Amino acid sequence: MDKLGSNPANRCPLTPLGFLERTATVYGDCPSVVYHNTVYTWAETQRRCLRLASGLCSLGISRRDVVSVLAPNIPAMYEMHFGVPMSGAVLNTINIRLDARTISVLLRHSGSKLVFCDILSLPLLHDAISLFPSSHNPPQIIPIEDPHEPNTPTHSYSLTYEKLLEMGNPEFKWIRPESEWDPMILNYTSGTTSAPKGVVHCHRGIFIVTVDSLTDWSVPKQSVYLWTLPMFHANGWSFPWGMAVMGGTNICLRRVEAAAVFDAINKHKVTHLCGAPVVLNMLSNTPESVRKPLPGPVQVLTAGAPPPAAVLHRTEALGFTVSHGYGLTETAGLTISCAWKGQWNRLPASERARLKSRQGVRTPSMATIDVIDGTTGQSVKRDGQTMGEIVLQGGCVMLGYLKDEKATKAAIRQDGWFYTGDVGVMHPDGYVEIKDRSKDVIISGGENISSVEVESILYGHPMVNEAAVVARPDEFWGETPCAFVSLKEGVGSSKSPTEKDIIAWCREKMPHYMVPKTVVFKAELPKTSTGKIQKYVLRNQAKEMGPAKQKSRI
Ligand SMILES: Nc1ncnc2c1ncn2[C@@H]1O[C@H](COP(=O)(O)OP(=O)(O)OP(=O)(O)O)[C@@H](O)[C@H]1O
Repeated sequence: MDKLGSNPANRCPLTPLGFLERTATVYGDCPSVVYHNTVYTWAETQRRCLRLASGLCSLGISRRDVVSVLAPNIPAMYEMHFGVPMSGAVLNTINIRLDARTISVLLRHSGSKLVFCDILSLPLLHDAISLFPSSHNPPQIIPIEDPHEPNTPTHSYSLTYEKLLEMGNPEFKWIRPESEWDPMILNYTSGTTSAPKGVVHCHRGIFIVTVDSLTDWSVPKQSVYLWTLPMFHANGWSFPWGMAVMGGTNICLRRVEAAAVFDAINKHKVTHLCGAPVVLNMLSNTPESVRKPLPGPVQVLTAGAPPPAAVLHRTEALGFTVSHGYGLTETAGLTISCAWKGQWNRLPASERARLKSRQGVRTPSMATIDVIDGTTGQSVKRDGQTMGEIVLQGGCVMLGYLKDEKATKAAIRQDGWFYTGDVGVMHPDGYVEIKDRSKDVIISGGENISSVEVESILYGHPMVNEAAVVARPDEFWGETPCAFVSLKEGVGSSKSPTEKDIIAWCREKMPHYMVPKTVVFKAELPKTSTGKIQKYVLRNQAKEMGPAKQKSRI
């Protein structure tokens, strides 16, 4: 036994890039990517990705160079997930909703050599590049034209994405990683709590998270997958590679709007889609006149922010089957998921939604997860109440933050854990539930209040569209919960709930120390470019209101 181990036949680096070749063999004549009336087959997608890799090499791109892409969910964006790393380069997807200043910072920080840019984002990219200091060489720009978009801006670039593909060789021998630890992906975090950080993942990590996510969500072969989650957000939680494994069909959508989503589900008989809770909220609040009945079972995977039980309940009431997972850019996709048990289906709908809003247990390939006390480093009690930090260990944890050793050391510590910065509890049945991000916990009179818990009660109010709860300074309690609320469309001013009504709703349903002492109504809550509510903006607004006075005593 002692002499057995790795050998030349089993030592091949794990990489998701090989999925494409296999799928082109099995499903070569089946649809791979659909966008309006453009339909590619898996054989065509493989050739297009090889042409892209070969074209990049002919432009001088080599191993470990960073190649960026600024594009929505269009076919080229899908192809980048294979074609760019097949040239040996590291793929860096950039969020198209960022502002020019942030894009400029990310491009300079990543040292990007080349940027593929959707034709509609070209003016934004030009603004970003104009902010480069003269000492910094700008990356080469290659526009991606879109024949399906009317009124696109004109440009003077002679080399476009399609021309590069024409130049490329469809028989190209793609550049395999020398080691499975070779970098493959550079993703920036959403910037919800601080400036975005550059997360680097290797081929091995992406392989693991892809196979893990397919298994955990039980995705069958030849599923029809609607792209409602941006591929620029943590590579669409690994499903660009996942759909290739299963020979699925990728339905691309440039804009995620309720009518377009319901139309696409019907037209293409969609079976699967992913989205942050904000997308579920949009679907479940769509007026009946716009909604269409589902043509068959549709599986929805939600993650990225805590899904309030009321939103899960409303989405399932439309016929969707919702699964809930948790992950971070740092883990390349989902690492915790609310594994569902058959016997729970017999419970009342509201109880099912409450159980489903828990984040859950580790996905199969994660080594271990825990909730630990920040000072002792010991596991917290499994009582569903004692809060601690969620920590993880597993093969898809990032290599580290690009050019940021200090932040890498703070996140990946000597004790072997990756520290998520999320505060949660461990329930007696071994399921984890997030209570807050550590920066969002409200400390009132020495009690920790989970803003997520208060928000989930607010979402249950029939007239509340969105809710976020933050700390407001308080002369007596130190901090008290301050709720920012937007109301559903069509709620007339006569019917609109008042601050008093909202407070009364909360007082019926939660301990009084958790009840918001201030309620602010807003037409819309501020969001990050990935659709997460920007609590730090609201926290600043609550701070500017000044300390709540004596009346805030309970
Ligand atoms: N199912 C979920 N329930 C609750 N929160 C979730 C869930 N899934 C993800 N999250 C939150 O999203 C975070 C990961 O988000 P992401 O990697 O997009 O960047 P970010 O943390 O929002 O940005 P930044 O680190 O720059 O502030 C997690 O740490 C967690 O707070």
